[in-house]
Amino acid sequence: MLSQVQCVPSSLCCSFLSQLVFTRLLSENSRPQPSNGASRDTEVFFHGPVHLCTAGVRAAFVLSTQFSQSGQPKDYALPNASWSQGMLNLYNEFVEKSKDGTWKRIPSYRHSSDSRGKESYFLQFLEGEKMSKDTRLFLRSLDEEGLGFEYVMFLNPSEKRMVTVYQPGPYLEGHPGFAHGGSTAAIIDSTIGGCAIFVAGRVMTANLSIDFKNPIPLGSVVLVDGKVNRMEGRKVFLSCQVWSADGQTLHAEATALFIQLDSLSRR
Ligand SMILES: CCCCCCCCCC(=O)SCCNC(=O)CCNC(=O)[C@H](O)C(C)(C)COP(=O)(O)OP(=O)(O)OC[C@H]1O[C@@H](n2cnc3c(N)ncnc32)[C@H](O)[C@@H]1OP(=O)(O)O
Repeated sequence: MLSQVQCVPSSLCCSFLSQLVFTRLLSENSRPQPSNGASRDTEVFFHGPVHLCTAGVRAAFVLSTQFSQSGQPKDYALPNASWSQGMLNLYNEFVEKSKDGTWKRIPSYRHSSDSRGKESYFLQFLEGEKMSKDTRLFLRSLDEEGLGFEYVMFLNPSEKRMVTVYQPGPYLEGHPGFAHGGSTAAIIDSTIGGCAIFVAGRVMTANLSIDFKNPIPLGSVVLVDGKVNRMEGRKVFLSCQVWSADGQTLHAEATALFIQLDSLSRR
């Protein structure tokens, strides 16, 4: 938070701070709440005093949240003000588990090209590809924290398993107060996709089959737990379960087939 403030020109600081206040207000309201809570969040965002902020302030805010103080692309798989206590608890649990190397936190950027030149499991996927600076990764496409996909992935290489700690925000609404099934499919696809990339390099989803068991409340925290079950030639078979943070509710179960590619350039 401090580094964000320091990146903003001082003349914009007052308005920027008010933006921060309301972003924080929004995120406070995004904490786990009754099923109709999400529409209240949306209303606060659109009709509250944030509306008064100028485009310049918004641009400064956006810039300040996309780059770290060093000018390097921002790693979004780190705590921000929108993360609920439940999200922080699970994040800290996996950070603790990562200390002996069993698990590894996967950095996450807004653009594919941001991963270049960094330690990344996905460099092998990116190597040699032409990438545009104009694109944005789907799950990192919103500017404000907490509105869409808030998540951090942890890889367990020996188990060929990826776990995503995930908090869906109010812009992912399907039925009132609950995450849209397509957003759940996206986080599942990305979780097992990351796992498949780690095991098999360049892959694409050929098939994804999901049983939606219980709706996911917006602002709640879930664990997306995926793993590679087996490989047959170019075919990578995976499964995934989405659990509530307390492990009491199974939200979704999925199986998937990813196909190993020789090259993406032929597409
Ligand atoms: C940390 C963040 C990580 C981010 C990860 C992001 C993950 C995002 C992943 C995606 O969302 S990818 C986007 C969605 N997927 C696509 O757009 C893929 C579109 N489909 C294709 O491009 C091609 O169909 C595909 C690459 C999947 C396969 O084409 P190929 O020509 O390479 O394979 P081919 O058709 O020869 O099939 C190879 C084998 O797979 C089998 N196969 C292919 N598609 C299948 C299918 N749908 N169901 C069952 N089997 C299938 C096929 O029968 C065959 O089996 P055998 O080897 O036993 O003969």
